[in-house]
Amino acid sequence: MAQTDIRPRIGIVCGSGLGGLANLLKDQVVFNYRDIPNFPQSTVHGHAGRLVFGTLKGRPCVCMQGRFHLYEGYPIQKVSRKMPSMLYHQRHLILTNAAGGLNQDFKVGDIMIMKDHINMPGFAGNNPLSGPNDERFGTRFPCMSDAYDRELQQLAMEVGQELGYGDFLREGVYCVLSGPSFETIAECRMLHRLGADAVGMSTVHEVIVARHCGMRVFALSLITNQAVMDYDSEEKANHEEVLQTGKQRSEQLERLVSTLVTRIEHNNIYA
Ligand SMILES: O=P(O)(O)O[C@H]1O[C@H](CO)[C@@H](O)[C@H]1O
Ligand SMILES: Nc1nc2[nH]cnc2c(=O)[nH]1
Repeated sequence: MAQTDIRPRIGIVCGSGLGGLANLLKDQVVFNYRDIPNFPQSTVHGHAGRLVFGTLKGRPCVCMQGRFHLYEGYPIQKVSRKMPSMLYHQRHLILTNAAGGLNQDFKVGDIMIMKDHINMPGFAGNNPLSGPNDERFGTRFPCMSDAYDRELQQLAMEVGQELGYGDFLREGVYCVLSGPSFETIAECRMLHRLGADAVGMSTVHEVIVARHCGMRVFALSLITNQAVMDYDSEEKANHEEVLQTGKQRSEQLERLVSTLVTRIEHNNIYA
């Protein structure tokens, strides 16, 4: 923080292939993760591994261009709690991810506003808040029924409609698995029956830690591929398709997030 005058009010985490958001920031001050002491490294293609301070349409922000995933071998606490402490000093956290579509009404390229999540690793005792609780950050037993800020969801829906994104803007439930293998057909069918609209390998741990600290959270999933639900299908999930869809939708996703950032301030929901 000593190396930049920017005091961000909004933190942004970029999903796979969605790092272009960070490039929108003006007056950038950039730190490579490899230059930050004791910081994990990004090992996944599509995650640059840079912490970018700057202004987005005049609003001071800090952007993680690259996140950490459980399958990279980091302990769950490192995946989420090691997110830079400055991110957690922000009032708002905006997260993006790439996800497979389970909801049969979703198409590749749809943008899903996350209204809730299913924390599958959590069912097996893998929760980022496991271990001693630091009361300076938050309570031992944080509530998660209000994890995704409803006011921000409503605002994003309005912004999306104004931008003409109504045809591909959705809302739904994201389910996190640990990865790195993609799902079997039976797993996709099960997750869909359990109420998940999209499946991925990230975001939820960051949300849990952010809510523990009392941040207001907004998250978007880009549906980069259709989860395979049918034994007759020839489709195979792969990371190249994920990155390719990210490229195709990046412009709209970036416009949605940057407009949302200006409206957060305009609508005075900084409080
Ligand atoms: O969730 P993000 O980081 O966007 O990445 C998603 O895309 C990768 C798989 O293609 C996995 O890492 C999955 O979690
Ligand atoms: N688990 C999982 N993560 C993804 N990230 C992007 N697409 C997918 C997917 O189909 N499954």
